[in-house]
Amino acid sequence: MDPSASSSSSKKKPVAIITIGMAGAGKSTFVQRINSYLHSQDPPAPPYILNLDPAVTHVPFEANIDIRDTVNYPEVMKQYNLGPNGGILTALNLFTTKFDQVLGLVEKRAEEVDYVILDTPGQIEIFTWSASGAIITDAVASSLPTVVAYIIDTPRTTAPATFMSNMLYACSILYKTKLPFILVFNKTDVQPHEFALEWMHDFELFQAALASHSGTHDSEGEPTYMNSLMNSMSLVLDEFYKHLKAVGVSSMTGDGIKEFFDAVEASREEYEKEYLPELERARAQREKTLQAAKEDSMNRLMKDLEIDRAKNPHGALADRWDPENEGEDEDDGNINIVDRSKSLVIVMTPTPAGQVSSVKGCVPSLIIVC
Ligand SMILES: Nc1nc2c(ncn2[C@@H]2O[C@H](COP(=O)(O)OP(=O)(O)OP(=O)(O)O)[C@@H](O)[C@H]2O)c(=O)[nH]1
Repeated sequence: MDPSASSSSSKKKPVAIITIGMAGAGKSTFVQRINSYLHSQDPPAPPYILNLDPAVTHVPFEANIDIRDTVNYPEVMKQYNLGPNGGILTALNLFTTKFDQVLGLVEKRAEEVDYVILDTPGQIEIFTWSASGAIITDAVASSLPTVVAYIIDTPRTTAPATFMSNMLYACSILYKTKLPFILVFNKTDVQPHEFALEWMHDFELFQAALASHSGTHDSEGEPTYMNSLMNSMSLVLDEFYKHLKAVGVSSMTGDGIKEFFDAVEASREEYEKEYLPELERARAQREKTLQAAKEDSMNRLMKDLEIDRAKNPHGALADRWDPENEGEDEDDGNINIVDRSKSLVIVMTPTPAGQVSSVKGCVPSLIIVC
């Protein structure tokens, strides 16, 4: 399907594409490729792009929102005494505390764009166990139809063990986010991806590849522990593969990008049919629980007040709301994230080491006028 087709009078919501993948899999190159594909449509459909990698030195596309404008990554490493990986994770955690502002900006542009694309750091653990990954995916998915594009370095996945390890990561992200999921076998100009599709559709083929791979049998010809483990895992993953769409692309040549967008459109339907009703059910349940908790604490408060007033009628007279004092205590030390193309960007850096436990420990340290 032509991606620009969605720019009709009854404008559909844009689809958010969250690219996730191991370091070097080609996420940024892929984002640039889909960006240029969308620009080349008739009429051009430029996407809204977010760069969430604080450590990247060069991005091949022009990001509308760039985490590097907000969080000073080298400073975070220094202040928290962290290495590169911990620094990226902490920088993203800091940024996540302002993600409501990011979403506000994205929502403002929702009428004008068909796609919102997120490029993420190669630290895949962000999406398997860190809080910020879950906050980002949940926040985006509660506002827009969302799909995860899991980018795989195909030439580096030809060994059955590496393939399996990559699939396990993908599996844990799928079950954590529960979002429509596309496996994007990248770099097909170097290594076609058909072998991977065969392994996914027929686990016996995968087991045969595993058996013929060196190092899978011990000196007595018995399968090694790893071999047996992977054999069993391939049966488990068989179920997981049924929930996936897989496409082969070359971010270098542009091959397969149209098929990728076909998969994105199919994922939009999946989001609307499966994810959205589940999200609304969870929201309604949360609302109900919250309301019940509020009523319960209000009842208890009223009871306590009645007892207090009965015991201390003089104190009760002084217990009155004074409109004159309203708003005096408000602490509005806001740090704003803004669209790069619009005006002002404020950079957050932590206050001296040891004093920071949340974003309140951050102070605006640099103002850039774009
Ligand atoms: N041949 C070929 N090379 C590619 C392709 N896509 C990306 N590359 C190369 O793979 C390398 C890594 O690409 P990046 O886009 O930086 O990968 P990344 O996943 O964003 O990396 P991190 O930011 O470290 O997570 C670069 O040298 C790219 O030129 C492709 O489709 N074909």
